[in-house]
Amino acid sequence: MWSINPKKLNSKFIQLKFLLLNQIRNDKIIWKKYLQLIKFLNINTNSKPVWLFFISSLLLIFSLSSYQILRLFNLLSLSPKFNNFSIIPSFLKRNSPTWNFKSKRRVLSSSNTTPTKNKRIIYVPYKDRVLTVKLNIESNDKYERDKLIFKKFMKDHELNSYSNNNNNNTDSQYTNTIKFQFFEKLSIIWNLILIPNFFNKNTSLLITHITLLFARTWLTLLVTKLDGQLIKDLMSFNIKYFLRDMIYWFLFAVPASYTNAGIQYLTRRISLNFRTNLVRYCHDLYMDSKLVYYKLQFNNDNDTNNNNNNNNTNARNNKSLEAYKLNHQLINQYITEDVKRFCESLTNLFTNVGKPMVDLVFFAMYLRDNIGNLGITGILLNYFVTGLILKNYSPNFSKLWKIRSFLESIYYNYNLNLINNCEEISFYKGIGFERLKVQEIFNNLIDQLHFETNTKFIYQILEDYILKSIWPAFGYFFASLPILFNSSNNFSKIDSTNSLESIASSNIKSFTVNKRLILSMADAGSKLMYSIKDISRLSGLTDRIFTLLVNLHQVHDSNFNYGYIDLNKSKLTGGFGSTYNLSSFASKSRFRSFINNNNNSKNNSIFENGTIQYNFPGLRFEHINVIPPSINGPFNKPILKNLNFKILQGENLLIYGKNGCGKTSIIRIISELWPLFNNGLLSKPSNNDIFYVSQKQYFVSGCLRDQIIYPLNWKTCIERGDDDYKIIKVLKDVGLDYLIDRFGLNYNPNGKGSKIDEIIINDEKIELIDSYVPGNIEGKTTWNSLLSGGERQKLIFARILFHNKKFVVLDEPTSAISYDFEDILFDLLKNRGFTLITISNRENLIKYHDYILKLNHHEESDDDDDNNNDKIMELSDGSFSKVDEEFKRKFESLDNEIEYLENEMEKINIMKERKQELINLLDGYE
Ligand SMILES: Nc1ncnc2c1ncn2[C@@H]1O[C@H](COP(=O)(O)OP(=O)(O)OP(=O)(O)O)[C@@H](O)[C@H]1O
Repeated sequence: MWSINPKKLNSKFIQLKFLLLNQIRNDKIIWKKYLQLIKFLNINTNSKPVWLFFISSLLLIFSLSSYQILRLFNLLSLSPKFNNFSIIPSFLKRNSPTWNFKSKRRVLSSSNTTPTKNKRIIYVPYKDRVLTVKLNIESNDKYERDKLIFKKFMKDHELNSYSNNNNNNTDSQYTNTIKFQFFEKLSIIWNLILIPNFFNKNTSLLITHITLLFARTWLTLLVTKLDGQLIKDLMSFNIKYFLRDMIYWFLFAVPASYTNAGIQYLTRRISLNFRTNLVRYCHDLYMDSKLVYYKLQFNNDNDTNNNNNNNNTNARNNKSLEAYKLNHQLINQYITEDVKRFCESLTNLFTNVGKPMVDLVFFAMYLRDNIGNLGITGILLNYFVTGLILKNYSPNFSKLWKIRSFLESIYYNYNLNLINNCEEISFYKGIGFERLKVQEIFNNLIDQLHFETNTKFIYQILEDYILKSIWPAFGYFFASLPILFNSSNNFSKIDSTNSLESIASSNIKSFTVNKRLILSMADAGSKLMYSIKDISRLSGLTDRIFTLLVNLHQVHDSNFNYGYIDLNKSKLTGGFGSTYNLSSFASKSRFRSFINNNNNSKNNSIFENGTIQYNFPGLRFEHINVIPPSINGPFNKPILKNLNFKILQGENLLIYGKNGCGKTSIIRIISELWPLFNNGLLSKPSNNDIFYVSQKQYFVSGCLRDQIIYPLNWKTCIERGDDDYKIIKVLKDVGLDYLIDRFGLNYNPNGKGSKIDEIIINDEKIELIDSYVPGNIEGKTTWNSLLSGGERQKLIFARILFHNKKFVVLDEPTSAISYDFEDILFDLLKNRGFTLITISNRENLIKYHDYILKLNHHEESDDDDDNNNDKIMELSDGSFSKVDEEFKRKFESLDNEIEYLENEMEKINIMKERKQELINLLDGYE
């Protein structure tokens, strides 16, 4: 039994009491010594600097501890056990949408991920375990809400440009509108993407950043005072005070260094967080199931026909819309470089503008006490007037920057094109041409850079003269005012208590402090002036990012019209009941239809009227016109008219026709890349049951196995029961098993044999194999150059066999494969029970198909009027028929095929003879 001995307990108490008393005595001794030191150094505990020092130290301790608390929360939220812990604010949790992962390993997220329960799970390697991290996925509602905000902005902007146009306003007024839009655009991006709600991680970082900015100014003020004090100590030969102030100096250096480093750290951190938010937002819009990345090409403004009659007023009207034009070929530049620069530029602005502003206010307030109201007013007036002069002569940095970045992106893309097509260019010996072309592009860029440098040089002279000469000169003048005006008083003060030396040293102290403050103020003012350039640059970048977002929202819109411009509708919705020149609306009505379209209904009766029926056990086209999307929308000339055919599962179809007759366009309709403009009906199987193979083979960065399983990831494959034996088998089936001996299944040409270590596709768990090798997922895919043309096509057949879908749509799948192997491959597909929809201009493929859709090359005639819709419905550009068994037999054996070809050759020879006869006859007439 456990018992307490009272004697023992008593002795413990006495021991404890003794220890406590001893401690108090020791503390008293330390405290006494401390007070003696303070007395020796003559530290006045009531003095302002001392208090300021204590407060700034407290501030430092607070920021450090808050950072530690934040770290603790982050560590807690890392663990799944604590992630649901209610004490942790939601914005601090790891599954916050704004969370920035500091994983050393690279995580790829799939573009076509279909999120489950609005969560995306990723597995982050952390030390020697893998952490499960849930990411909130923004619901589609958010993007629909945001779209309305962009639409509203565009609508307001449209009215602005209209009133500018109507009032014949000048270009400067137009520029003012654009400048005003800068803040509006920035605030939209800020509120929707960068800091979507107050309880966001970025808010706390920003608040800390601002606190540190204030702290730094405060510390500068203290150090300035201390500087003056040190000089005064030296002048009066007061070694004791000098030592005391030196200790202050070293002590201040601690929070000062922390503050400086903290500001830089937070600037980078906020910039990274902003970039994460913005990139995720763009990816959500750009890489989703609505195929924005594909359809963006149709949003290009190519309405040149409509702009022919433009007069100057219309030109200005269109100019306001130029800002929203986006060249889809340069979108990579927008999403990668521009987003990065925008975030950096924005966060740098906090430091470049925020710090000088705080400095100016603090120093001005402090100086007012020293040099009086007149002095400070003089200084500020000088800043204001010279600032105005500078602003007046400043070139349009925003415009300069925008042009430069556009030209740089063209130059970059041209070089990329050269790398991607190096073999083709080498075969053509086209390097001379390429060199001339790239030289021309580079010259344009250099011309712009020269122009920019010259423009900046003139401005730089003025800027340097004002900021580096005039402002400090004014500073000296105003700093000396109190000394000059008080000189008579100073002399009268000389008596027994105030010697000439003490007055001189105190004057020198006040002059040093004032001079330093004024110079710091001039420095802050000049930084503000220099930041005009930063603001201009940010304005240009904001324009580009806003343009990107407007275009992404426009294409993401469920009523996206593939670049169609309905001039009649534009006229009707023009507003103010005025009559407009139609041409002026051509370029703007694309935005107009974005603005006016109602999300809930398809309000355009002539646009996309076709019906798509899913889960049909085959493929059916009823009265379908194949119309390429363009500015003319449904009124564009059809490539194929009134297509009618039907096949059921198990019935193979060959789409046959000459080059350019529209075979691939039919696939574009089936895969819904192109819209159904007319009243046709498309019945198709479920999208999960079709596998499309495009004419151009596509390979991903990754190993040989990855090429076969694309677009799945290996983890998913393993989970559904696939293994490497299946891969080896399909490679054997298509006669490519020798590639395994040559490369191995894990061979990755981009990663020097290593593999991508993590992949997330379809929300599935990541795959961790080798350690991450920088560069193994970047750069050019070399599988294209590693395999021959025939091997590439065979590898695609291996892909078809692996995925084993019911329906396979093949576009010229064997154009580079020998005839004998073509037979093997098609036999294989038929025996495996695939339903084939093959596009080819090889007649011998007929034997593998049950139906043939022969397409006639549509000759354009005068009767082919755009508005002649009745006629379109009557015409048919394809003949659909069951393949004649007799005809099929011709291709069943090599002998039959030779016989058939010999007959065909005979026919050709007869036709040649007739042609020659005709030529001879005509010669005779002449
Ligand atoms: N976006 C587009 N806008 C306008 N015309 C287009 C567009 N895309 C394709 N075309 C035109 O449509 C026609 C048919 O193109 P498609 O790619 O369907 O030909 P194809 O029959 O598959 O030819 P090939 O056998 O050479 O592959 C071509 O004349 C092409 O120029």
